[in-house]
Amino acid sequence: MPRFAANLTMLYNEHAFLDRFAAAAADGFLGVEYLFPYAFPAQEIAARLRDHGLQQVLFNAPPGDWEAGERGLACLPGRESEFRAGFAQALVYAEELDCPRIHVMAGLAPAGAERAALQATYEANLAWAAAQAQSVGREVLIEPINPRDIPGFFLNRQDEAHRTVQAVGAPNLKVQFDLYHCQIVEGDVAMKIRQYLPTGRVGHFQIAGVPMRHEPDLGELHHPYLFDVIDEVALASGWQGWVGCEYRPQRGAVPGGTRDGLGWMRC
Ligand SMILES: O=C(O)C(=O)[C@H](O)CO
Ligand SMILES: [Mg+2]
Repeated sequence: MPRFAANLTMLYNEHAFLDRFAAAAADGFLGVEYLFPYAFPAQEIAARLRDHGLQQVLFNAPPGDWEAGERGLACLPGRESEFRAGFAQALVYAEELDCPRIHVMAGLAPAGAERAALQATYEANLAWAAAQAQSVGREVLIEPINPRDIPGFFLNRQDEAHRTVQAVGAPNLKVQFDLYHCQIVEGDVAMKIRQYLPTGRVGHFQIAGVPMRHEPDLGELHHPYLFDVIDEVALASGWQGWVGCEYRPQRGAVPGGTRDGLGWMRC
């Protein structure tokens, strides 16, 4: 089986954020990820990781004004200095949390903007971020996201993400391969794992049941088969990353619900 990390933004919502670390460790997780740590002092989160023997495997750089609907700044001309300041803050947290990967969200394509101009800004920002991250031994990840969950999101497809990584050409810029988004946008998920994992450009996986984003054993994707494919290709290619469990537990509507829905992990 792959190594699974609990996404603490979506799992364990029956607990306050800082208590989700203990809950994930109690269920056997060794790694955690989440979207944003910035509402809490990094030292406080680091203490939770230490106390519960957890590894921080991923979090996101600041996305702009999330409450106002922004979903990243990386492709937005004119927002470069805000992008850089946010990424610098992410690096400070990554140091304190000993986290090897930072996810940079692309952002929403502004209505009427020329795609080529957005792509040029995206690549320039990613090149800058990758250079900053390289100097302190961290990876930058980009993630294609389906346009139903985030209408207007700039990056939707795996091939576009891989082309961007190749165009930037930084060894520590990689793709966050979320199988949930891939199934919704393009399908053929197992073959895409076989296509992309051996390239060395996949930095992380994430999973959820499709289409409702509940537990992986609910919905149209057969995860036991996909886990076997990941294991097989990882073994052949030497890949040693994590699979983030980024779903909203359906059984989480009741106290203890996340744990009740973890049966899929033991199949
Ligand atoms: O939504 C996802 O799939 C993510 O991984 C992002 O980090 C947040 O949008
Ligand atoms: Mg994801």
